[in-house]
Amino acid sequence: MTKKKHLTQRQQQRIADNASKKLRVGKNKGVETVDDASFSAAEAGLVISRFGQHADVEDANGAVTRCNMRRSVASLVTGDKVVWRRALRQTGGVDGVIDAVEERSSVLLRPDFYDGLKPVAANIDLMIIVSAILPVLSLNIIDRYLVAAEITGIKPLLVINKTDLLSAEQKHAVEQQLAQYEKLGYSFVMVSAKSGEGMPELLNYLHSGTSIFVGQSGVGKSSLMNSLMPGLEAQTQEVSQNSGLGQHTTTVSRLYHLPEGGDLIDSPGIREFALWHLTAEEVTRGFVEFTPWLGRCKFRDCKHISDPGCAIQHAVESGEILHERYDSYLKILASMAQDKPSYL
Ligand SMILES: Nc1nc2c(ncn2[C@@H]2O[C@H](COP(=O)(O)OP(=O)(O)OP(=O)(O)O)[C@@H](O)[C@H]2O)c(=O)[nH]1
Ligand SMILES: [Zn+2]
Repeated sequence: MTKKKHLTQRQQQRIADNASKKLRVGKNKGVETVDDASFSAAEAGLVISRFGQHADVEDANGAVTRCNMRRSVASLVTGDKVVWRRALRQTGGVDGVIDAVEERSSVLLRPDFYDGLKPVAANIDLMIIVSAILPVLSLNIIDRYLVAAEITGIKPLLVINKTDLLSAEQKHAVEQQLAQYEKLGYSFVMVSAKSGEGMPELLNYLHSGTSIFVGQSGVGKSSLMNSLMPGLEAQTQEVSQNSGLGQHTTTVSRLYHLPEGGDLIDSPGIREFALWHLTAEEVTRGFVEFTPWLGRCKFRDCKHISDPGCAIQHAVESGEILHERYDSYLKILASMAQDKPSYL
């Protein structure tokens, strides 16, 4: 198994400090009794997967231990960096306890019917936005994910899958459309999970950091991941068998190490992740090319829709902002106004 990243000493100290702080709070409130004698010294770990009240934590050597969580750990997801301890005696298949979670560099949230917004994965460096061209390439959906990437601070990469289904002319037309995104600073890769075309180029983006595949159902996310990690399906099955949690495991997020380096989070629920929880102001910020014009509208509360003296609309008219992107912006705002997930 590939070696995982280590926390720096300073990071470890910080989380250990937070952990003891949190434990003290817990004690004072009488929330839980901390039985330190039952556990080894605190160490840094990486959450590979979370199942209900349990999580699988990987240590610095790549070994995975199933842990309970202190009640003071309010939120824990795949990709979280934690401070944990090994149990000195095994109890019911659980071999450790998670004391504290390090501050996240990024987090992906999804709307949950019962819980409102729910984090699903943390510390992601690259959001791989997968689209397929047939029947049509939806630039509007790409724009929605790009807004999400901008707002979460995760670098996006546009991946167009199923190039094997395209004629040379069709491919060229798509490349021209995507060249517009390149001008905005977004890279793209054309691939085929089926023929293998473009896969080495895609792999180059995955070598460092943690990546996640997002995109609508059927665009080929699973096919791409399986082609990058031939053992993925087998590993997924292994998890279901070991955990004994039945059907739940199939919807659980999980972190994998790529053979060539870099980590991949597979999160089946992530395609539902949408923009409906964003404010109009955040959507505006999510369109990077609007930035130079913001603050230049006649009215301070300009919605950039049909307001007079709007600098954004002016930039669209003069060709400095693409019509297509502005239309996408309007569409996203309109779908949000209906108070429903924008992917519906
Ligand atoms: N022709 C062609 N078909 C592909 C390619 N990649 C995936 N497919 C097919 O597209 C369909 C959907 O692929 P999946 O990998 O299941 O798509 P997904 O994005 O994971 O879908 P969900 O699991 O529903 O989110 C399957 O029938 C695949 O065989 C490709 O590069 N070329
Ligand atoms: Zn405006």
